[in-house]
Amino acid sequence: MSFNVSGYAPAINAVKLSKCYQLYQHPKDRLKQFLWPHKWWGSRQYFRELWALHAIDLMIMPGEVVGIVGQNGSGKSTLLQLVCGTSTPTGGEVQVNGRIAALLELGAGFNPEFTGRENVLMSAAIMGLNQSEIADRIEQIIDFSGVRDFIDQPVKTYSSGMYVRLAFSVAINVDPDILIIDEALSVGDGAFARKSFTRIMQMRDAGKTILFCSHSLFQVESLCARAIWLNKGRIVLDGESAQVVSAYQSFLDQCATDSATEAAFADKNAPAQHPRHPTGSAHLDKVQLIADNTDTLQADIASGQSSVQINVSFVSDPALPCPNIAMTLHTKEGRVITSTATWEDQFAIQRAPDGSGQICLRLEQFPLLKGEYLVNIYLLCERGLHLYDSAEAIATLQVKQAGRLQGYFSIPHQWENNTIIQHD
Ligand SMILES: Nc1ncnc2c1ncn2[C@@H]1O[C@H](COP(=O)(O)OP(=O)(O)OP(=O)(O)O)[C@@H](O)[C@H]1O
Repeated sequence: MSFNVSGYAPAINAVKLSKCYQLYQHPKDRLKQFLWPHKWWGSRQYFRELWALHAIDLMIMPGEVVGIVGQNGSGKSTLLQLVCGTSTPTGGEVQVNGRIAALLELGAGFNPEFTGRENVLMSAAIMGLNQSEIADRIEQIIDFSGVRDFIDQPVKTYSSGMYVRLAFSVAINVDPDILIIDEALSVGDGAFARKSFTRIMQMRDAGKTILFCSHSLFQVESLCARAIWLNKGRIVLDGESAQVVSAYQSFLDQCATDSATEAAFADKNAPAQHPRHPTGSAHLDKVQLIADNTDTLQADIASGQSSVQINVSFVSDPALPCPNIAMTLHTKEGRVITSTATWEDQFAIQRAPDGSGQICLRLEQFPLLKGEYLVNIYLLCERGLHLYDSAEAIATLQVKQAGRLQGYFSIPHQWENNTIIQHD
């Protein structure tokens, strides 16, 4: 086991970690490769090589919360699978120090023929719990999952939601030292998603090591102090999450401008593809836009003059803390121009005893320059981390301007004359 200069053993230490997948065009090519594995005279290689990871060096210390970002196919899941030991490296090695629990493809480790209870026992044992630890925790795992009534049925009879709940419940109730999360935070339905998210936050606060892979840059930046940007199986940047997310965002903007891959757009929650995602125990009820006293979701705006008012109504479980609201303005290509959020402004939303609330966001002398902008509204938890609901591209602002200024917005400014004029 290696130690870094601080004297602590790393929680995860990958050295020159590589993974190559062999891609076969036809199933029979796999058999041919098996029968004639070596390049005999006249024989050939029946597969194509795909290097998903190229010699990655990565050291993660205990207690670090690290986000992994990158486009589809950049190697994120492959890296997580190698760390978890569900896949073997083609080159290099990875050492893991501590009990690991993984939320990879949820429920992927379950045997469909086994009952929920049998799968829990098996998964907990695989995650390293001994028999008495499993006996101590099984009730807690079943309770947390909320599928007690079906726990003795084979999981092949479960709905996908029930499957996910049970898998999630095992992973976050086995008291791991290292938690690996692959794009799983929005999983499950309302109350369960929130409960899971809260548990993950508790683990973070308790100093567990977390490796978190997500396309939600907002969540990566909110949860993780450090982030790693992977591209084509290589680490492009490893550092403070705000800095990494910002560099990756610029890269995605460039991809969008170059009308590059759909993947880039998926990363940026392109409005047309992502209408509404009610995922929590609170949801948006209504979004209304009033521009210069006209109630419209397709507004004509005069740059620097119009006043825009966005009214948002929501409904929430009154037993939960009051949610937060955020708004982003972005271009059709997905470039976020600006955003605002109640928690950033320390604005305390007031809601009725039944959990419903209405707030109004006012934008006076609308500062954006000419162009078409889309409005996204988000409803998030009290910490501004867990997303309950979103209304994406809910309104369009067509901004016109009088002069010829270029760019996205008018920066607050003043001109001054500093020439000293000598009067004879
Ligand atoms: N089991 C596999 N067999 C063959 N190729 C694979 C396999 N798993 C992944 N790949 C390929 O390896 C590359 C990296 O995939 P990986 O799933 O690690 O990327 P990712 O960054 O997690 O993508 P996403 O964001 O879409 O989940 C991709 O080109 C993918 O097609």
